[in-house]
Amino acid sequence: MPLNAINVNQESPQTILLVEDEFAVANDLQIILKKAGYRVSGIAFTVEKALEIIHQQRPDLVLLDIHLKGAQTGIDLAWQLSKEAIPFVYLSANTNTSILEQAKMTKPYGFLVKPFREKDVLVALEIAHYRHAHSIELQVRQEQALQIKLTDALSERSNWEQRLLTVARLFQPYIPFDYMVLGPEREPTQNAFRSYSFFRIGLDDYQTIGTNTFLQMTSLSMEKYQQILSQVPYDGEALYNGADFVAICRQNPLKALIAKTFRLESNLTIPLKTAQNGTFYVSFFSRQPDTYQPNHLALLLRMQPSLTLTVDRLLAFDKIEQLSEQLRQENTYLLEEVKTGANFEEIIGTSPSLLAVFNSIEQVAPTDYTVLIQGETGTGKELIARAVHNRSTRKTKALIKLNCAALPTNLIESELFGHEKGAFTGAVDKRVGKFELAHGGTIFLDEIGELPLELQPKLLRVLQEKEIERVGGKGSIYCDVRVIAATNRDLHQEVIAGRFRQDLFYRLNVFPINLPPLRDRREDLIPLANFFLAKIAKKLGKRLTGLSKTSLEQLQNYHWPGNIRELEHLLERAAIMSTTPEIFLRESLTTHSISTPLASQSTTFVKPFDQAERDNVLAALKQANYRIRGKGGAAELLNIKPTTLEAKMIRMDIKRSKSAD
Ligand SMILES: Nc1ncnc2c1ncn2[C@@H]1O[C@H](COP(=O)(O)OP(=O)(O)OP(=O)(O)O)[C@@H](O)[C@H]1O
Repeated sequence: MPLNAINVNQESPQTILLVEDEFAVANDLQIILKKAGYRVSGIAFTVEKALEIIHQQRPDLVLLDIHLKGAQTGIDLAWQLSKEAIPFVYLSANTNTSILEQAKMTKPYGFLVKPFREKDVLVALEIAHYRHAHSIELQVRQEQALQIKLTDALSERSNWEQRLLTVARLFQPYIPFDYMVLGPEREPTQNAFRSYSFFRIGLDDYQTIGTNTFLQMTSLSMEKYQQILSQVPYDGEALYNGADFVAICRQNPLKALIAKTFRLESNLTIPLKTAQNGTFYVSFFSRQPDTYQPNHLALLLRMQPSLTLTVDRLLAFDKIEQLSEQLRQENTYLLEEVKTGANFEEIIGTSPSLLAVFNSIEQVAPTDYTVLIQGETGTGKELIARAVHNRSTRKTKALIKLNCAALPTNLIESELFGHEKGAFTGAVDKRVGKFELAHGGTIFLDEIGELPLELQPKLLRVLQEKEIERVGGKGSIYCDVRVIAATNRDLHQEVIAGRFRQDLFYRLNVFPINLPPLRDRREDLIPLANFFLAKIAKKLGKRLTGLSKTSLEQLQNYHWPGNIRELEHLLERAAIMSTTPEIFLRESLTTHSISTPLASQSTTFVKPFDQAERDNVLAALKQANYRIRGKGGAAELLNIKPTTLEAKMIRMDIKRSKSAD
């Protein structure tokens, strides 16, 4: 019954139903009541008749005898009346203690013992009315308090899980539960929000059961769980006790699973239609088979509008948090990019071959042409890419970098194009790909030669159509991105070997820039060495005046397989070791390069390229005592980035037999 249908201020109940099978008594009562101004809605001799009258016209109060004609007693009817919140007063001659005990359990508003006086009846009715009105007033106040507290739960500066726990706690005094589920009907693919369950483990203690914990407790895989969720039928507002609960569990595999896992025997559920047209369930479970009564459901229905509002606002807060987290991530990424960004002036060198490269940069930068930078490892390809971006009209937008060699194949696609939430196992949140991040700016695809063949058509499509599709996404997203790619492989050779698509090669090779190796521009060596020494001196806080004459000669005579990166690392090592401002190279410039022994191998013994590369990686790992990073690590010996080496190791299925990093 809706609360506002009860007039709590009325002076006396207007209509009274008499349930009495002794006609004389019923008649006497009718006369007394009418004289006192009440209206008698009917006289029923049986429970069935009483229910019939109640359904036609709801009385304000029922006077009922315990012993009645028919199979059911007044106590049976009393249980029905309390479910429907109709107050009642017993009227009986029976003083048997067991019957009295049973009657007391139904919480009557009064008890009249036959024979009764007129005055007793009228006083009993007055008291019953007062108590009933008072209890309604109390209920109204309690519900108002609950609504206020639900609204307060919104302003909690806590996460989604904590807020839902607060909501669960608030309900416990009103609707007892051992397990409560709050969450969207489908998760995690179709809704951005996770559902949480709260398992009562103490008076006010709850264990939060998130999706992962639930999967662990039920030993289910995510796939199986998703499958179960897809079989869950729509559940309207309902209560299930005892046999009803057993029956609903047969239809609803999720309820059955929850019931089995937490030994639950009754359930009360209400769906809320959220503003985003989703369904959000509030579901209570109890270990008792008869916990939920119509008054609980009635309370929930009365609370439905404010609950829906609460959930809508919680969802909105969560969405805002997610969006700002995404922005934070993108911002951090961009800031890092900016911090590490170098400008044109930091490219050291005046050799004719490098000046030719500068010319190319000047020419191509203002256009939107795709640039392909080719050169050995460590020759400064990334620096050139930045210079092109910094001199283009896109310079105020981001330069986003992706190293195609540093990621396992299955992640590159989502790194490049992003993914929708739930697109694959582990895609817990939506992710914006690098192409989207680079919108309006430039994307730098380093080590493009390592891009797996199966992804090459997708990249080709972006270059041709300027559209990307997120993994698991439904539509295309327009991306205005300039592409700069770099490789230390001979891409043309890769095409011939069938490892790189010809059509993609032509798309990328619109404006090639070839960076000469350091050994072919020896005039840049000394300026580069001085530049690095100044940088290192600043970093180490040491005074360094330069390299000794013999050291300079050593540099000039070396063939620099690792190019400028190798030079930089060598000088860093020497500066750290040096005890004087003038630096003397102590290490032999052939020893730390593993290329030398390979180069000195018999030229008649030629290994396939892949095998040679694998052997080289293994040799470097061994020489570095299986250390990848840092000074003297395998990455440095190979003159490649540690992340690149790690990706190569995964691809070649090389495991580190010792962990020294
Ligand atoms: N001309 C240059 N002037 C100053 N520093 C340079 C120059 N060329 C390269 N460097 C420095 O040498 C290091 C290696 O350069 P970079 O990472 O650009 O090489 P890369 O060709 O992209 O290497 P990889 O093929 O391994 O990706 C960087 O620290 C870079 O700043």
